[in-house]
Amino acid sequence: MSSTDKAGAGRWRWLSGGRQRRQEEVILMLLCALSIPSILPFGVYRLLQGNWASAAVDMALVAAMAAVIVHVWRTGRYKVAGLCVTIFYSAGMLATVYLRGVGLVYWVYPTMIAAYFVLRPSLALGINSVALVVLVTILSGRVEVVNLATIIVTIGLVNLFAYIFSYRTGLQNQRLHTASELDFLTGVGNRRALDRRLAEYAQERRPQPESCLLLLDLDHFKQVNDEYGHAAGDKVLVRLAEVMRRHTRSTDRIFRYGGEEFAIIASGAGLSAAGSLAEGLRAAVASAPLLEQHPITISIGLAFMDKTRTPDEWLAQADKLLYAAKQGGRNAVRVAEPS
Ligand SMILES: Nc1nc2c(ncn2[C@@H]2O[C@H](COP(=O)(O)OP(=O)(O)OP(=O)(O)O)[C@@H](O)[C@H]2O)c(=O)[nH]1
Repeated sequence: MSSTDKAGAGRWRWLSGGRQRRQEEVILMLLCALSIPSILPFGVYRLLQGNWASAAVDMALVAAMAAVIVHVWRTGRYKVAGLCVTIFYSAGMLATVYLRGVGLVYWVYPTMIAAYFVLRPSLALGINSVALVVLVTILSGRVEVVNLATIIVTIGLVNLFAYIFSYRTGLQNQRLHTASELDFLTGVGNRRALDRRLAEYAQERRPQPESCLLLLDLDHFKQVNDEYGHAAGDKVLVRLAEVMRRHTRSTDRIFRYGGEEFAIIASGAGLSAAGSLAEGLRAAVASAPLLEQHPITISIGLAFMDKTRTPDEWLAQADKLLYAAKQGGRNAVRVAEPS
């Protein structure tokens, strides 16, 4: 289940160690933390019995789980750790059945379900399928055929149900995430989506194509609302979003910043290319019939998304230039000076 949503992080604050953690981190640490008291008593029991091989498997699993908790706690990295935990679990479970026989096959079920908590469903299913093949190889000849068939069918069903549940939950999370970042009126990204995208761009360490931020504002929009009504104003906003979609490239991202203000991230465009884009957009809006018998224009402020500055500074600069475009008479574009 691979949602990256941080919602609900507040609920886990007591587990966070002072930082905001993703749900995946918390689930992985909880899974490992719960495994330790579940496995440790058996390890101790087998040690006391002098059953060294089984005890070694149990103790190795406990040590691995403790190491994963420390690693995730300190680094916040959970993807490779989740894969390792699943492989440790599967290997430990197979070794236990190999050493102690079919009586320990009950461990297979929780182990396989756990995989769906920490990995994406297809990966969990893949690893569990390999584990099932190994398990059948271990057990064939050691249990009756009908018992082996029962084990295969029940493990298959458990995996099928867990896969469907995990896949469906992932899909729902994705839909919710998408819906939470859309502006319901115009269908473009909302302010939350803009903030996330800007933060991602600012934090990305790998080289990225140079990009610009455009802030657009409808001119004298209050007048449109006052004269033609709010519904007509809404229609203008929807049509403006359509014009923006038509006059931007597929790599550009459009957002509604608030009210009658929009933002565009022009990806792979320097100041000059983004300036041409802004000018083309301004002209397209001025000539488009956004509202019958009433000319509609926009003003645009354009800032370069310079990595030495923060998203707030990009927004502030674009906003300042937008204000300058308004002050200069509207229906205009103001581009930042190249630094
Ligand atoms: N129809 C409609 N109007 C909105 C929406 N959000 C904000 N507005 C209106 O947008 C108008 C913004 O007015 P102002 O901030 O005075 O700006 P303006 O009239 O466009 O003037 P300038 O920006 O200076 O050119 C207000 O009348 C708001 O009610 C919306 O979702 N739908």
